[in-house]
Amino acid sequence: MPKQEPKQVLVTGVGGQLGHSIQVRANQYPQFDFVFVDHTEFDLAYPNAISTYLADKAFDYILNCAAYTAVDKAESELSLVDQVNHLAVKQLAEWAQKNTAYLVHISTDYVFDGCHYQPYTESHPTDAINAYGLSKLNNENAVVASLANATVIRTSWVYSEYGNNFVKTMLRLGSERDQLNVIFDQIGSPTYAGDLADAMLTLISQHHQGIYSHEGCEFFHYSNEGVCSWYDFAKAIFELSDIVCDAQPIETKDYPTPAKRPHFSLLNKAKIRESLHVNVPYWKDSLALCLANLQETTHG
Ligand SMILES: NC(=O)C1=CN([C@@H]2O[C@H](COP(=O)(O)OP(=O)(O)OC[C@H]3O[C@@H](n4cnc5c(N)ncnc54)[C@H](OP(=O)(O)O)[C@@H]3O)[C@@H](O)[C@H]2O)C=CC1
Ligand SMILES: Cc1cn([C@H]2C[C@H](O)[C@@H](COP(=O)(O)OP(=O)(O)O[C@H]3O[C@@H](C)C(=O)[C@@H](O)[C@H]3O)O2)c(=O)[nH]c1=O
Ligand SMILES: [Mg+2]
Repeated sequence: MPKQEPKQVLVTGVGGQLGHSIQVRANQYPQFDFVFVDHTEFDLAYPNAISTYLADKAFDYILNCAAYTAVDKAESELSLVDQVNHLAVKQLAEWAQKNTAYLVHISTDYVFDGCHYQPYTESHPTDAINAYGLSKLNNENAVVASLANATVIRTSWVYSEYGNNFVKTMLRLGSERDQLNVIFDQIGSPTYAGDLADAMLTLISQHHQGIYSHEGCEFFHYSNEGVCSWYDFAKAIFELSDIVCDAQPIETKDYPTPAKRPHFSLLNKAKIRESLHVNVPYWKDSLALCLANLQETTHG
């Protein structure tokens, strides 16, 4: 049998947590030729820049990891958020549909209102809780409407060794302060970006092999396994890093922010586990791994 040419994969947002986590794993996938683009090479704020960039390209897969993720700032930058998180994704999905490329797009727990009491399944009715969540909900709908062959993976509380995230904020604040107030009445599951990157790469590998296929757009939920509040998460970060900082549990009403956050954002991962047999590690195991990697880069 003739050797197949590697499939071309565009990965946006390589400067961010997820994009970078995919980049560090890319050499494990020789069946793919990856093109990684950051904000400067591929600016989702400019529709013309997107179409100019894509005009002469022949990607087989697009992993869209770029997004406007500043949740509080989003409340006052509505048109930029809509452009980057919604209209640009619509454009990518329409390009994918026209060029028979497969799109993998990432959405969020913030498309739900957080008032449910059982882990959200993919078919649960959406009701975005804030401006960022609404822009992600609009992009989900745009991906579906484009009729592109696509997967939307909703995830939550993403952290990694790279970029900005709750873990790195806690490591910094925990070393500066003796005491820190952290919300305990918002519960969900953290997601190590490395685990999500593995799941996405597994998905496109299985698609490439013909093991996984479907019509139109399919939704999945992916986060780490188990459940915690932000307070529990902070406590675990301090314990696993030997940081002496007294975390105090506080209620949402005592931590006012421009954007509303959900009280409950647990995602049910049964569908992705059963469809793709992906690994869904327990949140504390992945946290320990990420903290060890961070230690190694700081001291190694
Ligand atoms: N972080 C989280 O907790 C969660 C994230 N998600 C989703 O997961 C995906 C990955 O998130 P994550 O890696 O954490 O996000 P990051 O904020 O770490 O990375 C986002 C990337 O998008 C880039 N970006 C922002 N604006 C533009 C733009 N106008 N044009 C091109 N690139 C741009 C950023 O570049 P620069 O830094 O230069 O601005 C950054 O590299 C996103 O879709 C996000 O919405 C879902 C749930 C939770
Ligand atoms: C820094 C800090 C935060 N908090 C609270 C505020 C908030 O409710 C929670 C987490 O803070 P963050 O700023 O990380 O929250 P936020 O940026 O809203 O995190 C979200 O980002 C987007 C992109 C998503 O898609 C979501 O899944 C989620 O991860 O912790 C404290 O209680 N004490 C503190 O000292
Ligand atoms: Mg944030």
